[in-house]
Amino acid sequence: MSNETLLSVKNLEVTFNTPKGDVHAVRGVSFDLGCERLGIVGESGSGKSQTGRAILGLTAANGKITADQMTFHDVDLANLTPKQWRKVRGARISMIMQDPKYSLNPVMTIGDQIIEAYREHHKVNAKEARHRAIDMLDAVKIRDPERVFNSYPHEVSGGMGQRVMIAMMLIPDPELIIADEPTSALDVTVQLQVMAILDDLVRDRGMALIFISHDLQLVSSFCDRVLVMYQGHVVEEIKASALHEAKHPYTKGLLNCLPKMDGDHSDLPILEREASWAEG
Ligand SMILES: Nc1ncnc2c1ncn2[C@@H]1O[C@H](COP(=O)(O)OP(=O)(O)OP(=O)(O)O)[C@@H](O)[C@H]1O
Repeated sequence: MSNETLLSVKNLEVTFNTPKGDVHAVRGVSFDLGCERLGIVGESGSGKSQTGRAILGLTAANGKITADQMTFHDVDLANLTPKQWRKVRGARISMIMQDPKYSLNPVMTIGDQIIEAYREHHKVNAKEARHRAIDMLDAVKIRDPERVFNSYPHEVSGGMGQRVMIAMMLIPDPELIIADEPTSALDVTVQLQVMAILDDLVRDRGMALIFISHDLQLVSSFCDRVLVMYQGHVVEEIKASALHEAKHPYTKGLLNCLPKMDGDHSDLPILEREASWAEG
């Protein structure tokens, strides 16, 4: 990990106003990120996605974000105009979402979508943009990049679609990628292939990664450090290599739920919960 801090988040809160009252989705989350891979793990509804979305100003209209600090280098993410956001979102920080089916435009070829993503942030002619797009499809290990370039999203598999999404998000050369459950719509073998591609690209290009997932095993094998979230709070921050030393009972409970390779076939444990866990 480099010592330079890229992203600094202090006391982030996200609250949604709903007809049934306020939903306090993120409660006082703080962390610093260098050029490293940070995993955010936790059960459904724990506030992982809303933490990632708040960083990019993608919180739904009924949500309110407050933070003592939310800076990317010297850019104050809490106070950007739409014009300033266009220089950050996609260009310096990109987000890879869960399912390419909902993120790719169904009536535009894959090539045109990648070119559009590139030309949004780089002034190049059509020929050069096409060249870059094909190279990028090649970089995400698509064997026949020309064919995929000319295909529509429905003509490629889920795993291929997610590689296309990675190509599209990485082509502007962002410094930080936020990947929100990027492989959870894929079957396990394809999931590992796609993660390996993302892992190589992040390393080769010297990018930072925030990897959001409910899968502790996947997160700990691809990240340097892990934030464990529970009911909107970060309840534990730990090096991935030291997960076995986790102190918080929720993290220990998650670890105990992982399947073991030692031939122990006992029932999976039931996670005991305490109200005090969420007190931060
Ligand atoms: N627009 C919204 N209005 C009201 N509540 C919302 C809204 N968006 C998210 N929430 C709530 O915020 C909480 C945190 O959601 P978030 O999506 O961050 O969870 P998560 O940990 O990413 O879970 P999952 O893995 O299921 O996506 C949840 O209770 C969710 O229902």
